[in-house]
Amino acid sequence: MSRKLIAANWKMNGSLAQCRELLPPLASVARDSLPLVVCPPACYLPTVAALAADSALQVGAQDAAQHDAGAYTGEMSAAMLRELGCQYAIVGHSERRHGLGETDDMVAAKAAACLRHGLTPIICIGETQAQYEAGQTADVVERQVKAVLARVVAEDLVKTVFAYEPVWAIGTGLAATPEQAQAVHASIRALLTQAGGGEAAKRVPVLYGGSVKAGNAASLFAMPDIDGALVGGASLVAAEMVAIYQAGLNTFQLD
Ligand SMILES: O=C(CO)COP(=O)(O)O
Repeated sequence: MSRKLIAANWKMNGSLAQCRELLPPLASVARDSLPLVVCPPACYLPTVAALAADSALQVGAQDAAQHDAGAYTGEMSAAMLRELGCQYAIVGHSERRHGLGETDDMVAAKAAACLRHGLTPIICIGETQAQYEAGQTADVVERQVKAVLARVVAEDLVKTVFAYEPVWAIGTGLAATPEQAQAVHASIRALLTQAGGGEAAKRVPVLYGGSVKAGNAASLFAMPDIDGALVGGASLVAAEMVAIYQAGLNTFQLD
C-alpha cells in the first residue's frame, strides 16, 4: 500500500447540486494507486457515497464523535459514519480546535473512536500564527502528536493519517514553503517512528494542508515526507482539485 493520499475538505460549503457537479470529474480521474478522499458536510455523505460508488473515489467525514453512542445531541459516531459509506474521518481540524474548543485529548479520543470502528482518522495538527511567530511550532506539533500517541496503540498507528496544517496558512493563500513543511513533516515522522517502531511509522501518510492549489501542489509533493494534501478552498473547484490530484499522480512514486 502506498502511503500517498489526497483529500478534499469542503468544510461547510456545497449543495446537492454542487455534489453532482464536483464528483463526476474526480471519479473519472481517481486511481486505486493514489487514494482520493472527498469529505463533504455530513448531510451530503450519502449523496457523495452514491456518486463515488463505481469509482476509486473514497469518502470521508469532517469530524467523528469521541463516544460510541448516547446522549450527545448533534454528534455522529464513527459506526454511523461507516454506515453512511465513509472510510475516513478528519479529526482535530484547527477550525474545531480553535473555533469550537476541542482539546488535544478530545482529538485523540476521536481518533481512537474512529479506529475502534474501522474508520481511518485524518488527524490534523498545526500551530497558530502567534505560536509560529513565537518559534513554538515544534513544541506545539510534538504536544498534539503525543496526545494521540497516548491513546492510540502502536499497532493501530499504521491505520492513521496525519495532516500538518499550519493555521496561518489555512484559507490565507499563504502556503508554507515546501522546505518549511518538509521540516515539520520530518519531525512528525520522527515522533511516529519513536512511538510506533520504524516500519509502521514509515507507512503513515503525513499530508500537508493550507492554501494548497494546482500551482503549488507539485513542489510540495516533491518533498520526501510530504505524502499528499488536505485541500480546502481549491477542492470546491473541480478543475483545481483534478489538477492537484494529477500533480500527485505525476510526482509521487506510486506502487
Ligand atoms: O483547512 C484546510 C483543509 O483542511 C486548508 O484550507 P485551504 O486549502 O482553504 O487553505
